Amino acid sequence: VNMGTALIYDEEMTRYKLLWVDPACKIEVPERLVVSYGALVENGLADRCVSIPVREATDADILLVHSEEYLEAVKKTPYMTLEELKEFTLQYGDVYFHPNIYHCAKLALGATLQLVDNVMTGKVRNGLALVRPPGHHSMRSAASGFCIFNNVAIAAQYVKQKYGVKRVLIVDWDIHHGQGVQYSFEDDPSVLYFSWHRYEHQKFWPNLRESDFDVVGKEKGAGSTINVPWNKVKMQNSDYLSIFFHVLLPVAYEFSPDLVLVCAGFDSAIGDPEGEMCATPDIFAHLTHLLMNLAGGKLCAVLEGGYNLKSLAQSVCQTVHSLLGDPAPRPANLEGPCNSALESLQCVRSAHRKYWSCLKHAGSLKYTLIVNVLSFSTIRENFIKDADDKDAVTLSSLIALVDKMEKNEVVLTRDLLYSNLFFYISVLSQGCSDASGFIQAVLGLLLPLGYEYDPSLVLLVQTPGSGICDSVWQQLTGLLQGLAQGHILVLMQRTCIDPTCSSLLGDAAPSLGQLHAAPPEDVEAVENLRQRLKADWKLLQTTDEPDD
Ligand SMILES: NCCCNCCCCCS
Ligand SMILES: [Zn+2]
Repeated sequence: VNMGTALIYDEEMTRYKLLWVDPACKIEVPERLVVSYGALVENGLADRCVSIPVREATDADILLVHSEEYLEAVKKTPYMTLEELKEFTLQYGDVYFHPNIYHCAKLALGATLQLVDNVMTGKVRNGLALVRPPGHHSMRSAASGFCIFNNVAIAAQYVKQKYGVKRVLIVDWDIHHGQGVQYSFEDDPSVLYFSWHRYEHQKFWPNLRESDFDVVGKEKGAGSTINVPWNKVKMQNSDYLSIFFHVLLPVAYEFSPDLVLVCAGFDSAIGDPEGEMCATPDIFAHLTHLLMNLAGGKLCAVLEGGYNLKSLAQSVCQTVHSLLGDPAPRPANLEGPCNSALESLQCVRSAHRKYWSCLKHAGSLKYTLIVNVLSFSTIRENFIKDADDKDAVTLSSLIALVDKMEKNEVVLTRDLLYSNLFFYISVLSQGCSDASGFIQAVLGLLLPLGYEYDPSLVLLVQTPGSGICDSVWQQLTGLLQGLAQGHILVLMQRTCIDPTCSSLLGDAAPSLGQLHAAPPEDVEAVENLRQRLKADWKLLQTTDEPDD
């Protein structure tokens, strides 16, 4: 059942701004919230959300991450003169203070905690906190990068303490490295921090060595920090999706979080002066959708950066559309990751190979993933001779088609593809009852293929006796709704009706629990098929060696 999407916003958070000249800070303006909230209202999205009031964070909330000295110092800022504020600001980097910023920082944190409370108590399924000042750069005893209190880091500690949450996933899709979050959890295996960020071999702010791919966490936390450096600008949708398919999602499903927190910065979108990337706002509909079947759908997105007012507003709307369960727009002209992205992808995967079984490859072939791709014209010619309306592909003809297609195995190659085709997937598995192997096949093979095909319809067929359990089937049905604007047709046996219908109605799939290593033969099956197919399908690539 879908308990709805929370939207947490208060215009008080627009009431602070830069009071002096500082080129590094002039982009962080109140209008960021005004245009974001305004766009949600204009697009009728605000009305579809559950409006939850903000609250002021308490000292106890703040002290979950920050030191008493730091809090005491910040408490003095409302009473400072302009000169004293300037002086106080000098000790930190790329941040500014204002008489009202402490109040707004408490509201931003309070808004975040209201969101996690309402999600954790089941009042809503997911939500967005539209806040400023942002949080992911602030550290235990220092403000940084426009951030005063680390909203998301505090939220993670808060839910562990208040709700006994065992595992929290933090996805930081902001274009800057949230070093404040990383420092809070580097030795904590219960919080998995994922961040991609413009890096340019440490030449981009905050210019930290510890933002690189080989910094993976310390002691017990080894493996629970995932850093993906972008060493070039102009990264596109394909680059972002590749990292999700081949790094974040496999690890996230293996980790199986109880809650997903998103450092939702939109400076990673096209037009942003900081990121200088080329990913379009609609990609955030997909990034959100791809995370929504984790943690039983419990997802809290908290605004971080985003400095191009136009793309910020659009990206915020795309995110809320997905949170509300609206189908994501078809991802236009995906062309596969660029070499720089592939290099980062390869580096991150090898740095984490020893911590996450999903990133290993080994073993021998066990089950066959038969992927049949036929264009409507092929269908008409071969299977639907008698259809009176030549263009009608009726359900009965599809069922007839499916029966016939079960027999032939077609390894897809590019020349098979026409426009307006649909994507027929049948997973024939001799005894592949293993959720882990199957999910890794879905994430590392099926989704990249599907996104690159960009079909107009997905036909999902449950092969009799495929041994796929309900919750895995629901994950598959849920994830595939990111394709074809959610136009999915499922042909199945009676047994699977309920779980399938709940997924088609937009309910989040139940968590699969922590995934152990997939049987080597399953892994090899996917790996072999991926090797065979990746010459034709760029989104399947994970390294820049053509035949790695
Ligand atoms: N060109 C201005 C330099 C700004 N550097 C700090 C950026 C903080 C972003 C927070 S999401
Ligand atoms: Zn940022």
